[in-house]
Amino acid sequence: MDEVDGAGRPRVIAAVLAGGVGARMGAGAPKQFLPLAGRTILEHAVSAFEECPDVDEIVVLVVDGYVPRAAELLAGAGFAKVTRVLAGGATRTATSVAALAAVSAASDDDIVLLHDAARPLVSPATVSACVSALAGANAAGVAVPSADTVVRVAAGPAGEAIAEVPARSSLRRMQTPQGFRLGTVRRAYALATADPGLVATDDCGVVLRYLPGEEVRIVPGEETNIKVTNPGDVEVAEALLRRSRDRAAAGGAAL
Ligand SMILES: Nc1ccn([C@@H]2O[C@H](COP(=O)(O)OP(=O)(O)OP(=O)(O)O)[C@@H](O)[C@H]2O)c(=O)n1
Ligand SMILES: C[C@](O)(CO)[C@H](O)COP(=O)(O)O
Repeated sequence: MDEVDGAGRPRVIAAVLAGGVGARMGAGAPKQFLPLAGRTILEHAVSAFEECPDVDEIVVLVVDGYVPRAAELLAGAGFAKVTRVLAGGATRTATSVAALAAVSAASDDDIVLLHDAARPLVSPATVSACVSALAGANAAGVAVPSADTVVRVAAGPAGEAIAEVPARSSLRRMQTPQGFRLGTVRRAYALATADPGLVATDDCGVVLRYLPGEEVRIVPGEETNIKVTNPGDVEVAEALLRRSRDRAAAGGAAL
């Protein structure tokens, strides 16, 4: 196993995926640059990894054309662990591939944590839990149970109809970070990118599909780790942050 500073642990690199244009948000600029309680969404997402003692380095992948703006923003915020700000790809999957290319010098035993910049409320504790899960597995993703019944739909004679109601107790909603031993996620993406039928909405799914023998662990997450996606989500995130700060001020748990 690769060692860092003689500490006997693999190097942990966080890749913050900020390559999306925010079409659903419709803000006129990528949503990761929107303000949220005094700093940008991107800064909030990066700060959880900056504050987590398990993380050694952070790389940030942003929309092509926004690299200088993001680099200036993150430098100004004083994030000491951010080593590179690079262009992402045209899809989230392409940005994950770009993130893996950015960490090509790291060893197969090292760890990469892929995180949505659009999840600004992730906590350092959740990041730590994801890293800890990788002590016993090569892949792990943060997830929460579903409070709603989730159904599979199919085209019916008069529109969409329910085709299946999977047991809710077996369902989880995937969040990020999703963490991997680099050797594992590299192998999975080598197979995935060679597949013309590749369709992926997250990175754990890519590992599960292309390396079916690999155990992908679930790391219990927090409901508050929302993905800022649609108009209105920024206000929800603001309210959650305010509650967290009020609780912290009162000496309670953060989120
Ligand atoms: N080409 C892309 C697309 C998405 N993402 C990132 O993946 C995360 C989840 O994506 P999503 O919420 O869909 O963000 P957008 O793609 O920006 O949103 P939309 O689909 O509404 O355009 C975000 O942090 C987003 O920046 C990325 O790095 N590269
Ligand atoms: C990775 C993810 O956040 C897990 O829930 C989600 O699938 C990203 O989806 P998006 O459409 O790229 O926002």
